[in-house]
This record gives sequence, structure tokens and C-alpha cells, in this order.
Amino acid sequence: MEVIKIENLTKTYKTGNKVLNNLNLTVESGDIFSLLGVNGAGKSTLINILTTFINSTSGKACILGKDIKKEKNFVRRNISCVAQQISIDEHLSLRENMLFQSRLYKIDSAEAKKRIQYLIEAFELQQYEKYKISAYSGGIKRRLDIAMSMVSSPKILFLDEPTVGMDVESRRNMWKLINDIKQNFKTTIFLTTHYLEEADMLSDQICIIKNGRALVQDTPDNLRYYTDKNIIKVTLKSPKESYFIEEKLKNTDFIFNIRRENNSLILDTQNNEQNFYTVNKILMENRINYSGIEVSKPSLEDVFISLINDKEGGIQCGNREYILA
Ligand SMILES: Nc1ncnc2c1ncn2[C@@H]1O[C@H](COP(=O)(O)OP(=O)(O)OP(=O)(O)O)[C@@H](O)[C@H]1O
Repeated sequence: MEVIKIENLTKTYKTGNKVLNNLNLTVESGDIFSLLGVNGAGKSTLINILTTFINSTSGKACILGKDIKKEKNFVRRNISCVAQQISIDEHLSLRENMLFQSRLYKIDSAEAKKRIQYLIEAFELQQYEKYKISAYSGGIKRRLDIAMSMVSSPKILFLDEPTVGMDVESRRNMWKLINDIKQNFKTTIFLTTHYLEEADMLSDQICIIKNGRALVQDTPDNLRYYTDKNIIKVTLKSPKESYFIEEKLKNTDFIFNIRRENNSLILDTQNNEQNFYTVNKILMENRINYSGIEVSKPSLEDVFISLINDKEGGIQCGNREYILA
């Protein structure tokens, strides 16, 4: 079931800046949906529109089947949003912050207390109750912020760059938390991020936007087929030989880029079986001592860069056509 449906959505700010331009996308119930795009692509603008904070200029967006412009109260009751700025009041305790949130949503106080206790345990926040919020680390403040946003039992949770500025361990803890919300609360999650590994790990669907339009929307695995690039990885027995063979490979016309990773050479090439055999042949002819050669699909980062930098035109995948504008 579609819980978000966006059709030809456009947003032009008063400054004349057209940020969203006939944007189309859909989000299915229970999915983790990631919106990717470079800085200024319009990700926060879209979240602000969907959470009814600002109005679109034209087009239509429906949440849980209701037009967001006509049914603002319904939409607000059923969603929650964790913005980039943490919204905790440091003068209140952890529990008071959550109670305050429950009052904003007019939740019956007995029900609110039960729910808050459940969330404190589910988000593993019990151990922090004895400390002042101002002493919490950024990761714990963010965890509390998300727990607060779950007090109203939202059907859709918007997370605007939930792991920005976090260290690797806190980021991994946050990924687990986001997955737990999906599994345990069945909440649909709409998130924006600049970390492609994060989108890859978490998402059921990824949408990449550029110049206010959706370039592609698909699963992380399928997105790897949106570029005709492949990667050939050659593992050498001795790194000394890499300089010699690099020179030989540089002179071919089917390898666009060569990188070195420890004992391996990573070759960016066109998706073509023949290239694999040609590289193999060059290695054999030059008596290069290699222990492995493999072809792999590009990473999500390769796909993102390739799509974002692609020239204007259409790309076809399956039965969908997307505009590269
Ligand atoms: N209130 C506003 N008035 C005019 N222009 C705005 C306003 N808010 C945002 N913009 C512009 O709209 C564009 C998109 O901004 P937005 O914050 O939606 O992008 P973003 O994809 O979230 O960027 P980032 O990844 O850097 O957070 C930017 O050029 C921004 O300067």
C-alpha cells in the first residue's frame, strides 16, 4: 500500500528559486525510503512540504491517501519528524521531555505514561535517566529525540539526516535503531542522508533527486544496474608489478580509471564481458603474477556519481523511464 504519493510536485520560493520541479515518487507502507541528492537538491524542502510546514507551489502530495493541503490535521496526527536540529529541552528531564511531547499530541496521561515507559526501554534509555540531558552525547540526544517522535505512534517517521556529524559507532547504533523501529513498530521511515553506505544498508527503496526531479527510484540492488559501468579487480601477488601493469592497462581504450587498493588494481570499465577477457590476456602476455581477477557491480556511490554527473537525457530501466535533467 502506498503511504506517500507525490505527483508533479513543484516548489518555487519567493526568491524565484525553483527547488522542486515536477517531482514524482511513491513510498510503500513499512518501507525504509531514502532520499538522496547533492547539497541544495531540495531534500529538506520536500520534508518540509510533506510534514505540512510549508506549502508546495503546484502538484499534489497525498499521505495515507489524504491530500496534505486539504487534510493538514489528519497528516500531522499520523506523522512525526526529526529535523536536523535536535529539539530536546535541556532544562527538562528525559521523561519530562517525552511527557511534553505527549501533551502536544493530546495523549491521555495514563496512556502516555505507559507508552513513555515502553519507549524508554525499547530505545535503551533507562541508564541515562539519572543524568542531566546537557551531559548526554550527541548520539544519545539524537536517540532521545527519535524516541520522543515515537510517543504519538506515528505511521510515518521523517528523519532528516539522522546520523549527520556522528562517529562510526554512533552511526551504526543509529542504523540498528532505525531498523528496530521498522521491525518492532512497523513505522514507515522516510529519511534523507548524504551517506550512501547508510542508504545502501538501510533502505528498501532509494530515490535520487537532481534539479528538483527524481532521477531514479528503486531498490539498492537494482540501482546498481542503472549504470553501464563495471569494475574489474585484479589482485597481484607482488605490489611491485602494479606500476608496470598499470602502464600497460592505461594504454587501452576501454578502461576509464585505475585505482590501487593494497595489492589490487581496481579498473573502471564498460559493462562488457570482452573487457574481462582482454584484461586477462594482457596480464598473461606480460607474465604478471596475479592471484585473482573478478568483475563486480559498482557501489551505490559509483551509481550516484554516475547518475548525478550524467548528461541530460533519458535512461531506461525495466519498463520505467527517468529524466536526467
Ligand atoms: N526559505 C527559503 N527561501 C529561499 N530559498 C530557499 C529556502 N529554503 C531553502 N532554499 C533553497 O532551496 C534549495 C534547496 O534547499 P534544501 O535545504 O531543500 O536542500 P537539501 O537537499 O536539503 O540540501 P542539504 O543536503 O544541504 O541539506 C537551496 O538552494 C536553498 O538555498
